Amino acid sequence: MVAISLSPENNDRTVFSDLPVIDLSWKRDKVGRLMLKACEEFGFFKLINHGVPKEVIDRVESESMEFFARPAAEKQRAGPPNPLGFGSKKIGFNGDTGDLEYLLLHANRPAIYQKVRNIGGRDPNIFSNLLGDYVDYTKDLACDLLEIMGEGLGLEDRNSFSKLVRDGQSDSLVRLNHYPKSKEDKGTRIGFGEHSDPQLLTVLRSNDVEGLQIQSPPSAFFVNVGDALQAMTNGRFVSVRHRAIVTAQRSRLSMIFFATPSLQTRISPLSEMVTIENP
Ligand SMILES: O=C(O)CCC(=O)C(=O)O
Ligand SMILES: [Fe+2]
Repeated sequence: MVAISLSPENNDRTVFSDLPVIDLSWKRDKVGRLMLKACEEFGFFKLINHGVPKEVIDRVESESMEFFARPAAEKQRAGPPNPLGFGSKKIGFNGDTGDLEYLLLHANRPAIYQKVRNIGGRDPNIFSNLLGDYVDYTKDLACDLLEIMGEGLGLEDRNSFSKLVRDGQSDSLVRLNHYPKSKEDKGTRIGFGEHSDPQLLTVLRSNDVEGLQIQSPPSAFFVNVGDALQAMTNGRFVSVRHRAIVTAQRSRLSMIFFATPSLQTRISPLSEMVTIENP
């Protein structure tokens, strides 16, 4: 693991050096081997040749920017974030704050439409359908990755993780984070404070403005292990703390799919992950 400290004094933009890159066009066994290693050693990797069409990503990005550019009163019609909806500054119930605004929605078309239709303005179907497409692609991608991981771990049912996400009751989420550009140079600010993600797997893509404290080409996705996957693999995969900072003179946008089991799922180590060496 090459993570460096996330203390507030440490404002380096790169928290990881040598973050593994996984190229989905490689042969499956190579992908599986290297992904497993990345999840065990880093809990994070960059994903290229992921198959999510560039047009889909670009269109969601531009519609999302258009959404965040609207007056606050319009955006608030998708909220309040209880916890789903439009929110600003307040990240969670425990008082965490950040220099961002966000839209957090259940990752399925009816739930997206239900919140987005209230915003008004241009045809809400456009934004809603685009977000729906993005969710379909990133959900499929997350499930493929979870299946490759299941295979790599030698699970009897390689779908042990992905079936929790494909379940109709899955609590998967889509989150758009918008970090507005600084009006003046206020130096580095915390956009999204240090945390680990509670879900199974996170698939994040951001525009070309740096901020997540890991560097990557803008066409790549960041994928990270969440707390639930750490628990189900009995600690073999690591869920790593991360944060986003705001330094740029341009707005930053990240678009995230959180692959999540249903709220009824009991999260505990898979029996195959409990061994004499790793009790
Ligand atoms: O917006 C980002 O780059 C990071 C946000 C994040 O870590 C999260 O929403 O869980
Ligand atoms: Fe996160």
